Amino acid sequence: MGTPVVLVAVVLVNLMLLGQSAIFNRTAFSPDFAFGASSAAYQYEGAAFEGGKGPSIWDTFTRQFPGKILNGDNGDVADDFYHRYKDDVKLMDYIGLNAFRFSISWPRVLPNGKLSGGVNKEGVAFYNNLINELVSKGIQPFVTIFHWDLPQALQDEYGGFLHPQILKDFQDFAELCFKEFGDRVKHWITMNEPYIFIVNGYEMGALAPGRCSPWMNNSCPAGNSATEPYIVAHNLLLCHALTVKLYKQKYQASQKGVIGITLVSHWFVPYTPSKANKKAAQRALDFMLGWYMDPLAFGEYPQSVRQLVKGRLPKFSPEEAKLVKGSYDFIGINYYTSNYAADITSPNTVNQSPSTDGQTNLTTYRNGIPIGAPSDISIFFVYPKGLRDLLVYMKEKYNSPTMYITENGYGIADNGVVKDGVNDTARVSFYYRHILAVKDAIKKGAIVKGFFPWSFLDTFEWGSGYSQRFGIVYVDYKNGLKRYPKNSAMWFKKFLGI
Ligand SMILES: N=C(Cc1ccccc1)N[C@@H]1O[C@H](CO[C@@H]2OC[C@@H](O)[C@H](O)[C@H]2O)[C@@H](O)[C@H](O)[C@H]1O
Repeated sequence: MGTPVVLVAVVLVNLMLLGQSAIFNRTAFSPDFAFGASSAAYQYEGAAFEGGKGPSIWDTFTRQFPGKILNGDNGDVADDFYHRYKDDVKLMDYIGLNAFRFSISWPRVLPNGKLSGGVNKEGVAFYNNLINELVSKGIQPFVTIFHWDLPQALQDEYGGFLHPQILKDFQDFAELCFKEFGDRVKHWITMNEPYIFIVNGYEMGALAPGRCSPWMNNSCPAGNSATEPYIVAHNLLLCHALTVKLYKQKYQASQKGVIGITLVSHWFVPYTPSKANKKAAQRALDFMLGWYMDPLAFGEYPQSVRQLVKGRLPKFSPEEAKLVKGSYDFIGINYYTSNYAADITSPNTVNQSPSTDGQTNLTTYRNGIPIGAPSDISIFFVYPKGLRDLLVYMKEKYNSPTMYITENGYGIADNGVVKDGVNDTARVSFYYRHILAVKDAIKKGAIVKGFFPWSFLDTFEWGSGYSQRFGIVYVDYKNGLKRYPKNSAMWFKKFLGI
């Protein structure tokens, strides 16, 4: 009597998940493939008013609108990475990471936002010490220049990214980073997820700087959800492109690093295989990814965006188009989940904003069935195929850019019990399946050179405060911020161990 096939399959899957070092491990990727983890300054550092740091729009937003952050949480202390980074780097080394992505707090190095306001040497010293610690362990620093924490001084002086003055101040901040850290930092990311920063900060008003139209009914003191998202996106793209030009003209030859941008996108599956819904899925990609990737690759916004946004969409001058087109050595991709996309035939002419301009109805269920396993995060469903398909789409549509998966993660609702939080089997399965999806995409010709879980530590999760844990390392907020490697960290240690 042979062993039932299903039993063999279950055993094989468990072997793969628990001990698959013999089946699928880092040797499936090239030796120079970066296996890191990602973080961001405002979410990790704490020391929000220490070491000479000036206020960011997030320090202000969490105080001005505590109701917009669950439990009125903020990043005043966060994971106290500012004081604990040496032990955290030791933990990265123990797990076997060969890269770590972090961002520079703009107001920590330029408290008043501008060079003319003075450089905070304590802030520069913190990042030099962090970089030196990483490099001493053979961990490559991947540095995000802007991860949403704009100096409040620039928001106050001229409205931040709504004003063209930001172009010069962004470049000055970036150049300070190149000068101070560029001898050891060889991977620069100009900014993180302009899409999320804009949709939450200027359309919905849910996150800093909290601007939106009155009809959004989100208690925004000011804003215009129909026009400001497109103005800010245009200025962010110009900030990015000018910074890349600066790096390539003044620093790349001597420092020999590479520079890119991190974009987030869902994958979109037509709700039905109808022509209208297939076009809707493409429009959804155009409005989330193409809004930024098309200018970067082609020097122009997607045709669907231009057709549907019309006069509310800024135009690239010939000089701007030339500046933006091709302004990257690599593209960082952040992927969390996928949606179904269905066509909306009647255009929304009242209360317009990016989320309705695309005329798509995005859902996560079809005929009562979820697109993938639900998670504790209401908007995130587990759909690894979406990552593979997104990477292949990037290859085919945008002429095979070099890519890094700069964020991919699985959130679990916090129940405050350490042993429960550490036992994150669902996250192990998530990462196993998504790293396999990256391998599949590479087999299909996508050029992917790294994978960075979001996140190394449990951390401040913006509007969700500390209620959602994404780390592969548990942080006990009730007991001195003590760190505990989770099962997922130990899985990575086994996966990375050669
Ligand atoms: N794409 C995201 C996720 C997101 C979704 C809605 C609102 C904000 C952020 N951004 C990345 O996801 C990470 C996880 O984001 C969480 O996703 C679930 C939300 O409920 C939570 O508020 C957000 O922090 C962030 O911590 C990173 O800073 C960011 O680069």
